[in-house]
Amino acid sequence: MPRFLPELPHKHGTPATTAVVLVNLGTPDAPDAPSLKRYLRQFLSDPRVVEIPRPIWWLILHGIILNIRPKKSAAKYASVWMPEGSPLRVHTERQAKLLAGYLGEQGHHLTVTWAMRYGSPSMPEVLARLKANGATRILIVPMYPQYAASTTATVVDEACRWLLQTRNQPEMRFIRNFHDDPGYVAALEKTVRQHWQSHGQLTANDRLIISFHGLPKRSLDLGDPYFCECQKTGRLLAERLNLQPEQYKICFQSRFGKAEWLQPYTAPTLHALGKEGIGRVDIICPGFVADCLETLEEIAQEGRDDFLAAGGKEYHYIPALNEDNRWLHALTHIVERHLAGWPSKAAIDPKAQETTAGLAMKLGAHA
Ligand SMILES: C=CC1=C(C)c2cc3[nH]c(cc4nc(cc5[nH]c(cc1n2)c(C)c5CCC(=O)O)C(CCC(=O)O)=C4C)c(C)c3C=C
Ligand SMILES: [Fe+2]
Ligand SMILES: [Fe+2]
Repeated sequence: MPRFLPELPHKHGTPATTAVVLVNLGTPDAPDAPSLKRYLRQFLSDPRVVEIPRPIWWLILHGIILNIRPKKSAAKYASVWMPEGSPLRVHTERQAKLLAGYLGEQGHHLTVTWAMRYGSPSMPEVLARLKANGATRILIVPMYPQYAASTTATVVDEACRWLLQTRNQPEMRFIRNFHDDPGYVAALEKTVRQHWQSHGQLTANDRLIISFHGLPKRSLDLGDPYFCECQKTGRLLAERLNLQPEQYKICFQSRFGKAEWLQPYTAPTLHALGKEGIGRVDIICPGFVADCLETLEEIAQEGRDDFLAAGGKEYHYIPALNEDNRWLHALTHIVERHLAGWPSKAAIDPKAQETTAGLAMKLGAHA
């Protein structure tokens, strides 16, 4: 097998161009068991996601999980599937289109596209297409506000694996996090305030739950900053909303397996609040910038059932930022900061290109 991916011969005078790629986790192609099996196999085989010794994990994954979970998860996906496809995919695609528009309005000449870390369109596929179309500078935007090795770092890993196979590498940058970006937190604040305008303010007997995807607790002990970044996002949001410490709670959802994960867990917290006589819960998931299975099914549906079954009266899931214009403005500014120094605003001067190519010819280089 050749060591490097095939390339077109190098040509002088090819204009340098910039691309931005939004990358989210990935999602199955369809809400059925075979698609779920393919997706979960790829996702859960990543050693960044599950840090159990490989032979033991291989047996658990192939012997148990991939035989049981696909069918169960497919039914859950079916309950949130949109006419255009998986919510995560639909929102990510729309976000890329809107971001392209906002960056264009700011005078940038660049390509904005999207990829998925697991499933399709894959990162190698998208990066190869951008390169074939002439991209020489690529900014990768992992769509995770809070850095985690199991999400952000796997995006960087995948891009680096592609670079390792690439002869003529584009220049590449990565956004690490934006958990405390004022624009992002202001967009979250706006969605909560708008929700309160429609559904009424919280009373002393109501709570705002700020729920993030969980991680094994061990990741915190091993140096992953995710927990602290979630706490900071939650605190900044609560401060902007003028909430007192007893009016809100930061929790962690989506626990997987038997090990201890970051606490407090969302589902038992909802149950306990219902039992304690808390009347209403509003719940927001700031770590998900696009609605997906984990928000629409686990939080909006299962969470409601948990809280109401325990005695709660009113439960509201506040949707993810999705295509919110304040959020897309914030994302535009985050991206612009990371484009600094790349001449994406400079008009490409065809004369200058010609001159460079002509000069190269005169000097005897190949065209
Ligand atoms: C097995 C361990 C898992 C870790 C660690 C993990 C971290 C993690 N995940 C997200 C964001 C998302 N996860 C989603 C789905 C999902 N997550 C896991 C497991 C781990 N996640 C599984 C098995 C699944 C699949 C669904 C299921 O079968 O239950 C999604 C939704 C994808 C979709 O298609 O809608 C997102 C988004 C973060 C941010 C994170 C660590 C911080
Ligand atoms: Fe997950
Ligand atoms: Fe901390």
